[in-house]
Amino acid sequence: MTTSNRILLGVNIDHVATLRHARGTRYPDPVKAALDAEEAGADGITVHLREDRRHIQERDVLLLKDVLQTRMNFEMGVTEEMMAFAERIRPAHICLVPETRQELTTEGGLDVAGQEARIKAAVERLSKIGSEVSLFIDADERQIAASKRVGAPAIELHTGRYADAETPTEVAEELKRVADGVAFGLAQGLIVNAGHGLHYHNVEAVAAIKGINELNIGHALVAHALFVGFKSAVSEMKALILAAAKA
Ligand SMILES: CC(=O)[C@@H](O)[C@H](O)COP(=O)(O)O
Ligand SMILES: NCC(=O)COP(=O)(O)O
Repeated sequence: MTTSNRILLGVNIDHVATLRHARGTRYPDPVKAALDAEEAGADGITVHLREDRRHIQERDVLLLKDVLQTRMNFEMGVTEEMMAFAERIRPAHICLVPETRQELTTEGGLDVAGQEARIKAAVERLSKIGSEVSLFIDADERQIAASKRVGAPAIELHTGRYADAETPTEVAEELKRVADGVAFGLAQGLIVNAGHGLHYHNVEAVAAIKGINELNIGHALVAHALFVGFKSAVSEMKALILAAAKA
């Protein structure tokens, strides 16, 4: 996710695996989705190997490591099990995320400021394998400044609050929070990515924020793919974000 002069689309394929997991079948295969996404213009593939293995499995990550033409963004909790697995697969990018067993999805950002020593040690260890480490955090100056202090080159701002905002006022407030976070992160010299809960009707305003390097999008793509196919879902999203970023 090294800074580019155009906005990048990272396609998260977790929820292809959610559908597979619902029936314990071999299909749909997230690896096939990743290859289709790449053909349709994805700049990278994001997978979150959760501790409870509710969607992506080790097998998916190992196969992806061999077949991806772009690059893998491996999302993981800060646990010894995941650190050891990451050291084995050496993904191009690693995003450290908070994880709790019972959550429906990743509900907030990683509390970097509250556990600087632990996150710094993880960033140092994972940087040694050549991965670019990013921290999935709320758009909050305290967390962004802490991310810089622990030595992460990149952050991903959690856009869930923006996506969940209901009134126009709330939407505007949350969008401003994200835009301010992007500006603050860039001023700190960080690569700034964003994602979570973005879909075809809310993505443009985020893509239009100057300086965002990459948007990671998954759930909405998989949902739209049911109706138009995975390649079309990805290419439609890519066209939307490129147009919004240029405007
Ligand atoms: C960290 C993040 O935002 C994504 O990994 C997302 O969380 C994937 O979906 P689930 O949270 O539903 O596993
Ligand atoms: N890090 C966010 C991500 O990968 C995608 O989140 P979502 O679009 O599935 O909500």
